[in-house]
Amino acid sequence: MPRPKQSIAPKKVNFRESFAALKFVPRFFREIRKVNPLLFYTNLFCRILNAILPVLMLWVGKLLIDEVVVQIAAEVKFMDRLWLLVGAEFILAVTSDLLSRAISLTDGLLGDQYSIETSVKIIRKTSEVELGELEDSEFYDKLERARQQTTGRVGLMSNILTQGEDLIVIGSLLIGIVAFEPWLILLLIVSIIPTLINEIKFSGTSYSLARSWTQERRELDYLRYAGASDVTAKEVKLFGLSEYLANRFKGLSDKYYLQSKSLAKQRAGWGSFFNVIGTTAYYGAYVLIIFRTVAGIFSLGDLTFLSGSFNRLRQKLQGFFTRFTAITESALYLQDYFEFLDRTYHKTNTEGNLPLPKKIQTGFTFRNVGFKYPKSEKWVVRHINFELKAGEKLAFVGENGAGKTTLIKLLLQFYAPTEGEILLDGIPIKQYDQVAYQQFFGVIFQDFVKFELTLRENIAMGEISEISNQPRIESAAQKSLADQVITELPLGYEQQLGKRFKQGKDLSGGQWQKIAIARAYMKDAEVLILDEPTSALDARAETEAFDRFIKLTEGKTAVIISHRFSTVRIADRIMVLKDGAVLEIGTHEELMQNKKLYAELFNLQAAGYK
Ligand SMILES: Nc1ncnc2c1ncn2[C@@H]1O[C@H](COP(=O)(O)OP(=O)(O)OP(=O)(O)O)[C@@H](O)[C@H]1O
Repeated sequence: MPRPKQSIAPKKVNFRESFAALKFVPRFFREIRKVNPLLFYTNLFCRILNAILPVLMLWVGKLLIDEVVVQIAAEVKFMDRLWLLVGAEFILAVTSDLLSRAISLTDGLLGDQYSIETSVKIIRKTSEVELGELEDSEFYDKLERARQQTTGRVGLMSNILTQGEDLIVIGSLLIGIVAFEPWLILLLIVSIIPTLINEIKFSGTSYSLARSWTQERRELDYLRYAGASDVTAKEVKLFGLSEYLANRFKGLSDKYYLQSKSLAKQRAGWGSFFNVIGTTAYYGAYVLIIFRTVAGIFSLGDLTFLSGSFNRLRQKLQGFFTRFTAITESALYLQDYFEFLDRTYHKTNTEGNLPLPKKIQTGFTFRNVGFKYPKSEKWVVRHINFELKAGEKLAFVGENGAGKTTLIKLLLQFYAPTEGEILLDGIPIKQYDQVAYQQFFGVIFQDFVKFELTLRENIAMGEISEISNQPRIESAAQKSLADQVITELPLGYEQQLGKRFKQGKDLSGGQWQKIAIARAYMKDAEVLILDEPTSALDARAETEAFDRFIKLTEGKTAVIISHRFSTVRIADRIMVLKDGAVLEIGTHEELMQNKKLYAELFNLQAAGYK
């Protein structure tokens, strides 16, 4: 059953909140300027020039008409001034066109560069986030909103700059109007107030709707992916899931559509109503200007200048207020983005600054360790006591969900134990520098990543600074048996892997696994952890991989998680976990004599092979 939605009705963001978000705008511009100062200042310069053109064009237009009227009445015609004015208007028109193009070009280029910059920042920031937060859905919502900055902010930049440009246009047109007929300003205010009311009324509503739908949008993205991707295609076809997924997508999208439709309708309805009032005021002004012209107070040129200026001014003011709403809404997203960047993500370990020992002396000790995942009341593991001795190969076994991977996450300081502590050479691990501590480990997780990059990159990920060290990459590949995979690939180490890209070659599960294991060998780590690293290997490859692993990592400390007892038995000791507790620990022989779960499961598997 789909989970209940709490966030479908939009939470209203009020006008004050919208305004508060504007405080991020200066920082936003500082960042844009930093991205490319030359483009930024060119853009500003063009906009300032472009802003004074409208009033100049209207003024030249007025002079032109007055001159035409003079020349119509004159007996002897002097056309020089007329042609001069036509020429001036032509130059202004061409300049305006060129400036507009330069503005949109620099807008686009700056926007592209800024979105690259923000994407890079988000990727970097995400790496600072603790695993616990990454696994939390609220965090994902925040990340999703921050990610929207990368594409949506180009519009915000140009909107704000256009706003500044329009302010200059408005100022210059106002001066022109006031000089002729101050009364027109009153009518102008009347024509513009309706737009202002409309914008205040709807400010923040689209953002509120979008924000309250973050979770659902993530679900929609997921359903789109599940219904139309190469990864899911096999099962979707086989189980005939397409219709089900499409309907689920449609059901949820329709709800969103209905809400945005109702908002858009309200906005359009009120907008039209207020617009009629505004247009009426404009025609009032027009009538006033016509009366004055007929009475001989204004010339024909004045009439065109004033009516043109008034209309322009009204449009510019309307645009100014409408854009203001768009800006405040976008600024709210900006707030999400900067808050994401500024937040210092909760660290499991903040006090640690001890340097790591060069070589492990005694090993790791789990002392009465218990753990509950954040926001969960359930003890996943509890009262865990054991030692992982220096140089020892320790295997974890236990049924699904027994807590094996969780113990690894605790050992790696991805999470801090809820109770008890973990020690390295007698010192609590949280006292060590966390980054250096995590560098101590070479880990291949059960759900290791299949990077859709080249094979070289996939192996070098274990120690990315050594990506050009061919002998080291080859040696890692040889140790993990990945070299057999490479010989079959036409482009060898430069082969693009995966199906996503052109010339990409997909590998079998076992082949991917061999490459992932090569990553562990690539890193000359003190402690190696292999969490079911060979589950996709065939029996022969698995035995070979483990025999090699034991030989090649002699003297190194290692933890191996596996469900295959034939593999597990080569470890120095085996720890059996059941329901989050240590049931037994010892060598294969000791546990067989114990005749408890290990012996039972071992015999069960052995019987299966007979
Ligand atoms: N991020 C998480 N948040 C909440 N609970 C989790 C999380 N990860 C795992 N669990 C729960 O913790 C328990 C132990 O999971 P863990 O992955 O440690 O088991 P495991 O022994 O490695 O299992 P398997 O053999 O299936 O890999 C499970 O009940 C699981 O549902």
